[in-house]
Order: sequence, then C-alpha cells, then structure tokens
Amino acid sequence: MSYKTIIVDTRGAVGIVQLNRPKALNALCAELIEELNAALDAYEADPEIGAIIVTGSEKAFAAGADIKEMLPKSFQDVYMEDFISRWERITRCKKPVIAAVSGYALGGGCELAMMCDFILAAENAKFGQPEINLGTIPGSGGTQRLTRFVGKSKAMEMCLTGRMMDAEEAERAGLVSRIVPVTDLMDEALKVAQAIAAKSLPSVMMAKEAVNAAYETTLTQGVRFERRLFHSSFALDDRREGMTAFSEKREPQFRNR
Ligand SMILES: C/C=C/C(=O)SCCNC(=O)CCNC(=O)[C@H](O)C(C)(C)COP(=O)(O)OP(=O)(O)OC[C@H]1O[C@@H](n2cnc3c(N)ncnc32)[C@H](O)[C@@H]1OP(=O)(O)O
Repeated sequence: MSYKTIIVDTRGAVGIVQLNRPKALNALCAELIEELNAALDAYEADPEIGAIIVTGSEKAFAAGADIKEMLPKSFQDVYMEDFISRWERITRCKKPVIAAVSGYALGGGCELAMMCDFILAAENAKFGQPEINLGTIPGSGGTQRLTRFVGKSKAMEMCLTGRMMDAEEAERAGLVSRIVPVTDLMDEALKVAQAIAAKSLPSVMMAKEAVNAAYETTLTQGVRFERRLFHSSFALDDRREGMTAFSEKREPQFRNR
C-alpha cells in the first residue's frame, strides 16, 4: 500500500511508521490519521511483526492536530463526526508500540506519543499541550494521560500555560522512559523494539494489558486482573519453553503459542 503522509518500513520483526508531513511539522491531519491507522492494522495483522515504532522527523514528532484543517470546523461538525475519535486506534493495538520522539511533540503530537506504550526521547525532544494558546483545550487525552504520567501540578501548569517540557524534565517527571542522543534515536528504538519482538508475543501482550490496567482500574482490581493473566500464561507453550530453557541453561526458542 502506498501512503502520502507516512513512510512505513519493516526491519525484521519490527514495523516502523514515520509521520511524514515535513512542511507542516507532521501536523496530524485526517489523512495522516487514516494512513497511520491503516499501517497499524496491517502490522497488527502481520504474524511476522512483534513490535511497532511510531516516529517523526528530527525537528518534529508531530506539532499537533492540523490547525488549518480544524479552523473552519463548527461545533456541529466536530460533534457530529466525533472529531478526534479516529486517533484512538493506536490505544487498541495489542502489539507493543514505542514512540520514538525527536523535536516537538505538541498538542495532539504529545497525546499520540502518550497513547503509545512508552516514549523514547531524543535529547532535543519538547513536549507540550499548547491548545490553551488557540483558545481550546487538549482533546485527545492530554488532560487525562499527562496528569497520570506527571501528576496534577505539572500537568495543570502545562495545560494552563502551554509551557513546553524538555527531554530532561520529561524523564525526571516520568513521561519518557529514556533519553538518547538525537542521532541514536532510531537505532536505540530499533534495539529495544527488536528485544521485545524476540520475546514470546502472547506474554508481551499480556504484560502490556496488565500494565495498562493500572491506568484504568483500582489497585485491587488491577492486581486481580494481573493474577488472572499470570495464571493464563501457564497455558502458553512459550511459558513452558521459557522455564524449561532456564532449567536447561539455554536460550528459549519461543514459538508464539
Ligand atoms: C486534539 C488536538 C489539538 C491540537 O493538537 S491543537 C495544535 C497544538 N499545537 C500547536 O499549537 C503547535 C503549533 N505550532 C507551533 O507552535 C510552531 O509551529 C512550532 C513551535 C512547533 C515550531 O515553530 P517554527 O520552527 O517557527 O515553525 P513554523 O514556521 O511555525 O512551522 C512550520 C510550518 O508548519 C506549520 N505548522 C506547525 N504546526 C502546525 C499545526 N499544528 N497545524 C498546522 N500547521 C502547522 C506552520 O504553519 C508552518 O507552515 P507554513 O510554512 O506554511 O507557514
């Protein structure tokens, strides 16, 4: 399939989606979101793929929703089309999705990165929710996910002022897992994605589901959910192989079953 606003590439068991609207700093127009969703559908359906990376350019992961596309929309337009709901496809990925962020991740760009499973940041990364400067507010989970990541005080300040957070502050605050030099970002993202893709995919999917439950449930419900998934992993051939390989002092040969 050929795309106009993204570039897709596959490296072994890793699928890469690069947002590619350089003239608009990867602003997230409707076409880009549809293409991103199509690429995610394809990688999810491909049994050879074990992890997905979403990235942008060195200057911008994404500078937010496309302001020029949003400008003429009325309340009726956005309400009737449930504007932004199509962005949430990425949160339904069962396979792990890593955001490799260089440069600006603003507004919807920050929200899209936060919808991924974790964020690897380049040293020049800048995160922010500047919608307040446009007379609106974050609309794709920014007020909710950013608050869960960095706490109320920082999230509130960022959403009320539009202040950007640099990579160091983002790492300190727990928004990103790690910071790497700009030139190493894709190599590092690929390394970690390949390491994940080499594990047993069903157990990776269970671990992802369990960690995500921490955002959506109480501790008691989350721990019970984790326990059930842990018990379920005993039905996997890969669980038997992993433990057998450990006892036999050899590398496991996972078959994703
Ligand atoms: C639910 C979600 C809601 C939202 O996400 S609302 C949007 C939130 N995002 C923003 O408000 C950020 C808007 N962009 C900026 O503030 C600036 O850009 C930057 C600070 C990121 C970079 O500034 P600089 O380096 O001076 O570049 P430049 O000349 O402003 O941008 C280059 C071209 O990119 C276009 N562009 C940038 N961001 C967007 C956007 N979000 N929507 C549409 N176009 C965008 C510009 O207009 C311009 O284009 P041209 O050369 O034709 O003038």
